Amino acid sequence: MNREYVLAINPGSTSTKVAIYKGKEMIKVKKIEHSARELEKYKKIPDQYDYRLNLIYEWLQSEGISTSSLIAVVGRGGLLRSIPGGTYVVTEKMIEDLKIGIQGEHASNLGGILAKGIADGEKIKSFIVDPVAVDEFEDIARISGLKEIERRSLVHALNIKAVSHRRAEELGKDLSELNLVVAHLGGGISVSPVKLGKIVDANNASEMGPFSPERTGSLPVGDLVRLCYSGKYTFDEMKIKIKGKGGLVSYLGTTDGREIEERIKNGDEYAQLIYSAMAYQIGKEIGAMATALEGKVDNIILTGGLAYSEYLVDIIKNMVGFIAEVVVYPGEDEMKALNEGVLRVLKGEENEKIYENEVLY
Ligand SMILES: Nc1ncnc2c1ncn2[C@@H]1O[C@H](COP(=O)(O)OP(=O)(O)O)[C@@H](O)[C@H]1O
Ligand SMILES: CCCC(=O)OP(=O)(O)O
Repeated sequence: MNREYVLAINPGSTSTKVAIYKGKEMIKVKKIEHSARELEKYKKIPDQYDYRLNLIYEWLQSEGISTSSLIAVVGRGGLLRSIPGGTYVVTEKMIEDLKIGIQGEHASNLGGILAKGIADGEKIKSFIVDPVAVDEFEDIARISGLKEIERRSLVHALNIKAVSHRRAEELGKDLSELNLVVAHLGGGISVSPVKLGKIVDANNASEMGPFSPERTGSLPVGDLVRLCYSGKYTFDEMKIKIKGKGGLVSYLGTTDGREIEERIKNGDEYAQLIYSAMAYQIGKEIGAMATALEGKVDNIILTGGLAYSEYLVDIIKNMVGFIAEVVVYPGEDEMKALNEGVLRVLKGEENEKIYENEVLY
């Protein structure tokens, strides 16, 4: 059988998105949903491997796609050791680090493991593209203010790079000629100055920056320490408060922007205050990242699910419009970005990278 398709796999906290591409064309796509009850059965993220793998095989079968028609498999890359952006071959060393969760647990740690599992059966190559551990920080951005703690680059690199390339194409320029501030506004929020194509700083979507639908972002540090030592919460409970039960859900009991906007329309002033505060914090973070580019910003890009919200976009535009033109790309282009990362390598336009050779630290 002719090998002509790329299978892309994007494991998230509540779903596994899968897609089949022929060249640049998406032939099939599916968001396989996982209930909280199903995922609760697994103690650690890698324990979900067989469960998610079987669902992918079932989907391929239901679509009449044989694995013998695949030319390569690509997964969203996870919390590996810090590495530069690019398309990476999945190696044994990478699998080892993904299984350990070298920089923490994240559903995307399964991306490379699932890709290699399927590819090995066919003796074809597996890849990851621009994982969340992409680190292109300038040294000055790593300094936190306490010697034992370094600021880390944990960022929605895949979508940030994808929308940056999209803007460069629209402007008829090379990304290496542009300075952008990109805000990925999803369940977690990343705000990054993209300087001549590189993500030179970012807030750390898991623990810092603006609060998000399910994360606290940065908190007043003294009060946070006092809460940690109050005896009211365990370490694990505090971790979940910060990532999972923080942000909008902690104030309003929901992560759903549409539901909150309905409440605001119906006169809920508290919902309006909290929702506007999230936009306010996003605006302030964009302003801060614009200063990292010394104000030389060609465009500000808003992307991710929350960028569908005119309510939020209007507040942010009012705050940051004086810096540069604000461009809105709602949703994300992650599946397309995974496929195109592989195509660039298969066509010889870009060299594949080897994880072991690129690790920064
Ligand atoms: N039209 C919309 N208006 C307001 N919020 C929206 C809209 N569409 C999606 N969202 C919100 O976007 C967030 C999810 O964004 P997404 O980029 O899909 O995140 P993730 O991939 O991290 O789950 C949710 O809070 C969701 O409620
Ligand atoms: C760890 C940074 C990337 C991130 O937060 O991804 P999700 O929003 O998919 O959890």
